[in-house]
Amino acid sequence: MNIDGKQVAADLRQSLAQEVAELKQQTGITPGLTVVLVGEDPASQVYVRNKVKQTQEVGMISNEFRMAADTSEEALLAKLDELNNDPAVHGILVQLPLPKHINESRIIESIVPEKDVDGFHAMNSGRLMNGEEGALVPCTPQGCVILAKKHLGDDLSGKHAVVIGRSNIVGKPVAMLLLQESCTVTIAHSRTKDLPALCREADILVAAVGRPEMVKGDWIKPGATVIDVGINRIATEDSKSRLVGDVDFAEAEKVAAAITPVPGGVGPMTIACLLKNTIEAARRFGVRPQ
Ligand SMILES: NC(=O)C1=CN([C@@H]2O[C@H](COP(=O)(O)OP(=O)(O)OC[C@H]3O[C@@H](n4cnc5c(N)ncnc54)[C@H](OP(=O)(O)O)[C@@H]3O)[C@@H](O)[C@H]2O)C=CC1
Ligand SMILES: Nc1nc(=O)c2c([nH]1)NC[C@@H]1CN(c3ccc(C(=O)N[C@@H](CCC(=O)O)C(=O)O)cc3)C=[N+]21
Repeated sequence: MNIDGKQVAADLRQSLAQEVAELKQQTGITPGLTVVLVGEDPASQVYVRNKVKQTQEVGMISNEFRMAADTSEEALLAKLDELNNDPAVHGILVQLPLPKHINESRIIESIVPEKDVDGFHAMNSGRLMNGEEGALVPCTPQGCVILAKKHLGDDLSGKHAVVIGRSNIVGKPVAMLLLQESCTVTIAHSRTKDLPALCREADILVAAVGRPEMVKGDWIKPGATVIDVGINRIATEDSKSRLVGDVDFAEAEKVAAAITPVPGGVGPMTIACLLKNTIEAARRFGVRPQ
């Protein structure tokens, strides 16, 4: 069975539009999201365009700042300082990866945690890790758990979840969320021994690797739930390109009970959860307009 992330995301956005309307009516606050894009990476530009469009569709304010690829770290920090202090901005997202000469963690830590709608700031990841309330939770991991629950229901307790990938953006936070759901969690990475055998133990398999179609059908336990986070653009014979995940979909769908497609799986959920976090930030920390 396919888990239709595009549809789940559309449903979520519809309820978010309702929340935005209510927040506006009750407080006069319109949630505002600002995306900062440094450089000209074409893939990043597509995401940014989608984000802007969907932000506006749910009735939120969307702003976008493009800065040249050779922008200095100081200039970016100055921009972020301005956004940190702008009461109309409730969420700030700096598109990653950043150019090599910019220290990514310095940039992430310079965003005030209250506006860190990516959930990447140490304050938010620390709160997530400690199980404290009030964390802004990373968007892609939230999307993964929502989609897993769509198939398995709300109770994931006792399931063995195997997460391939240990990045701060996806692997580690999705493992933390699944742990919070009382899954038994194994985190695999490039040094893991006999990855196929480990994956075959998984009731829930999350692939966040960045290697096109690496996970094969015979790595999957029959009846498992597969969440494919990978977004890989590969060349096709007609010299065009198409998107594939980290899982060999054609093989995997024959073995898994449920699987998220690429495109149309986790990707659209990431953006919907970003809007959700921004509304949350506006509700908690938004200042009434004078
Ligand atoms: N759908 C969405 O919304 C999003 C999708 N993505 C996509 O998800 C994928 C992962 O992204 P991200 O976490 O940022 O990527 P990173 O490159 O930061 O991390 C990749 C992880 O995969 C591990 N890995 C690499 N090769 C292997 C291998 N052969 N076997 C086992 N593990 C391996 C690495 O291990 P090690 O640590 O040992 O190097 C690393 O932990 C990408 O395709 C990205 O485009 C990302 C963000 C959002
Ligand atoms: N600070 C930061 N936060 C991020 O959340 C972040 C980031 N940087 N850098 C890049 C990655 C990647 N990412 C995606 C979001 C949506 C889709 C998405 O909507 N994908 C569509 C297809 C889009 C297409 O056709 O290209 C889909 O899967 O159906 C994909 C990838 C967010 N990321």
